[in-house]
Amino acid sequence: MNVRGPIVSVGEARTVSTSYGERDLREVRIRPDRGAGDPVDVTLWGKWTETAEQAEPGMELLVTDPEEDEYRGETGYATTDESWVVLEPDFLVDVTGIRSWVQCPRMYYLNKLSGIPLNYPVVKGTVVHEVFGDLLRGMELEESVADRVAEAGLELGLLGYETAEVEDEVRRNAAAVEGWLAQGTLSDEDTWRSEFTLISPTFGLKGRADALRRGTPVELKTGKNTKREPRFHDKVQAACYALMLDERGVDPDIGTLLYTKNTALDRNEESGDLAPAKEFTVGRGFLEFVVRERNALAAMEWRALNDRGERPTVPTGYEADATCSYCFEQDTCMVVSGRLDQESKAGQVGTPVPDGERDYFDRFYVALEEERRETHAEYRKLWEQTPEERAADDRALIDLEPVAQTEIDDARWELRARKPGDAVSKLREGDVALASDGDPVSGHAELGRITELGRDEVVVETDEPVELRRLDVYPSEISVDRSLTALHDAVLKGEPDRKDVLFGRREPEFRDPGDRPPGSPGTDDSDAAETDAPDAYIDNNAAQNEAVGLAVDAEDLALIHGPPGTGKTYTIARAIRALVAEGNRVLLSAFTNRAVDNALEALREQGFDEVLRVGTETGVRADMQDVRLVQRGEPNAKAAELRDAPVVAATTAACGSRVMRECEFDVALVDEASQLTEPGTHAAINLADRFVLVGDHEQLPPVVRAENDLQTSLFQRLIEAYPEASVMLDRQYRMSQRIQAFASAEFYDGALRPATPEVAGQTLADLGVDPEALAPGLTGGVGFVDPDGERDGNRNVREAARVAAIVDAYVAAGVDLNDIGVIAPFRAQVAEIGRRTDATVDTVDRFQGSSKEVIVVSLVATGDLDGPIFEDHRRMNVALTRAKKQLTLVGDADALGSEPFYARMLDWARR
Ligand SMILES: Nc1ncnc2c1ncn2[C@@H]1O[C@H](COP(=O)(O)OP(=O)(O)OP(=O)(O)O)[C@@H](O)[C@H]1O
Repeated sequence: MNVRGPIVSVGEARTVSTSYGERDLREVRIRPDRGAGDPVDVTLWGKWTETAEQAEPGMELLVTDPEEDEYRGETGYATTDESWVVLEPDFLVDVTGIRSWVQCPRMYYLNKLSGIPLNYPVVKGTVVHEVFGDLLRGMELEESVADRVAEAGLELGLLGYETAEVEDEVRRNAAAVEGWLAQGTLSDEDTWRSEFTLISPTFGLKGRADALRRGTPVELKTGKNTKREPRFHDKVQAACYALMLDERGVDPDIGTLLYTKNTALDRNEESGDLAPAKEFTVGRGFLEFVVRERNALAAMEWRALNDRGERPTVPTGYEADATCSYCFEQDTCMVVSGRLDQESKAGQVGTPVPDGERDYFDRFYVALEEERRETHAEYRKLWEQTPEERAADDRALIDLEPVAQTEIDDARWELRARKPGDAVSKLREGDVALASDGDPVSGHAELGRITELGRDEVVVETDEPVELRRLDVYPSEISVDRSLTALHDAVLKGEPDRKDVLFGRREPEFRDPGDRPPGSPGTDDSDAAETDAPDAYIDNNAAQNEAVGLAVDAEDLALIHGPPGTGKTYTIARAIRALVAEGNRVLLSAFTNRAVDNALEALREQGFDEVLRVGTETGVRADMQDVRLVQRGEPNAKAAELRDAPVVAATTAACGSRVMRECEFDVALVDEASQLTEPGTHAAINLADRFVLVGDHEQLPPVVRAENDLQTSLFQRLIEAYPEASVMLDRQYRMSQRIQAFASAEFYDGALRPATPEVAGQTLADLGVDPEALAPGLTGGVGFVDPDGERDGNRNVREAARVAAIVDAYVAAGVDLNDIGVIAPFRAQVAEIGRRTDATVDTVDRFQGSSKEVIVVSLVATGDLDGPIFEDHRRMNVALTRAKKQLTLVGDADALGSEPFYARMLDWARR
């Protein structure tokens, strides 16, 4: 039994005499049942009073196995010897976070801000860990070392290391592992698991244990330790895994730390205990200590958001008794403290950034931490929802039937399972997901990448085999982590000149077009007739030409506003060529892989091929694999490939990686910038001297879970602040006149026009279709059909059937099935329609950036307008601007008539 609820009040600390002697206690009043129950007192005894000290009204408290007592007619609870006391159990702390917190709470904070840098110990550590996993899986040492070092080729090259020296060092480290594995104590009965993903709902912990041996945690450390005991913070880490295993019913009594450098030490020079493996007893007292530390961390994070006063609470270092002068992070600590004017035990150096920047930093720090909490709420659904609820919520594929487990190269596994035919979810090919035997929290689960997701089968690649019965969306915090780092880099490390513009202290500046290098468009004046500079970068579209000019002349930034189909991609490609021609090294980035690859395709079409694509094999489109940077290889060659490429292309998420953070560019050109948060945009533009953002703030905004400043893109903020630094592309190459009219009037002040008469006048007849063969409402460019359906939850079955019938009618009339797209606001409706047609059916968000000859939109709503597509008119803008020749809306006229915007839309569709 547990008692749990938000804290109402925290009593004073008291000491009482008991039959065990003097004991401390502290009473905490909570409202059980998540705040719904009547308040009860929970007495925390002994050392748990330290957790009570951290507690504040509003925080959530969980006490397991309490004793129930009756006092003056009121039921109360008290901790027992078996109890665990957990503050804010919903806040999932990463095990590595607790490890650094125990060293020094401020180090935990600094690690959050600065991310994992590219340095040799980090890269070597990763390689040794990989080799460790290989050895556990039975691979031969030499083969594994050669393979894993080659895999790290790019990173090693950037750090200036040669293969042979690294192999040598890794081999010596791995020898420790091998020797230990070969010890007589290990028999065939020793059950081994490498890389074990653990999540703990009770303790609010998550992490990946390096290995489990007979159910006990083993952690690998690539450093040395010549003492007999493992290092304290290493023990803390192993103890965290022990706690999580304990929750699963395993009771690990020992933990093992493997210090691989010990075997590489020179025995003549080093004294002490050189044995690499150090075991320790995982006692109850130590585990309780770890839980209390986790509680202190969670309490600090709670205060940062809920009780922050003028500025969010961050650790100062005074919380612990660590000595700053021994700390590797002392310098960073002082710089961060100095720049942000934070109190810190290490002291401060440097001048604080201006108030406006500090406020900005605080605001986004809090916004990102709020986003982290929303991500934790996603994790929680893994155990709070039943499998059926999760499937209904599109977050899992359940009832999978394992078909095959095949060991593929480099000791990875390919898991294949049959899936129920009509199962849908948010999962997509290329996603990292949680593959499990049916229970992702207490059963066997592995993180893996989805390599195939067909109608009937799903294929996942993992490090270890699992009976694939369920596949869950795995909510990753990586985007929050990388955004924090990008924010830190932008504010603390950013050039003052750049920040003057970002923070409104100076207008962006542009070079005079006349000062462009000789031979460039726009430099050819009358008395320099000998130069034969062309008149324009793009000679058939004035706005596009102006946009390219703005991009090449920008001394700080340029903003290209591109409504649907206006040739953003075409313009980007032209701008990149012009920038490279002037000798610039360019970073091409975008929110999605698709947009990055589209821009590369446009560059190719314009005859430019000197590009390097950074991304994972599954993320990059097949036709761009030939320019993809493969990380494996000879270090120098790999590093040169990245350093020398005139154009490097990567998603903004990839720009936050430790490899990309090492790169420098003259110009960053970022597409889909209106879908990026401010920190998400910084991740790309931090890497360059100047930047060009391309987007449309009248289409989809950034996708975030929390409702805060992250919802407005940097693109939007800058275009509102500096309209003169922007150009709007006003000729569209996609829609007929009739289709574009509504969007143009509603979203672009009527400024959007068809680029050519052909674009304006296109009709279904151009596809060889006889409009007479189609019912009225399905022709004429734009049409509306009311099927008299009934919304039921997020679907409308009757409407779905009608949409499928409409698709059939277009096909019967001669439209190619591939030329038809169906858009619905909810995935449930997408599934409902998908069951009835082979046409592409998807949500608005998935359709942004693409187009079809014919689009049918299923609006689902009846009675009133409710749902994401209606809340934000920008979503509707996207839905209405995907069609080239025919757009057919299917919905309930009464519901649409109930809101002025939709009433206007209805009038237009029926005209
Ligand atoms: N100046 C131009 N001259 C001729 N064709 C052009 C020009 N600009 C764009 N196009 C063509 O118009 C079409 C749409 O252009 P593009 O794909 O660049 O649009 P986009 O704005 O990126 O679209 P989306 O709204 O989907 O992002 C393409 O086929 C492209 O080749």
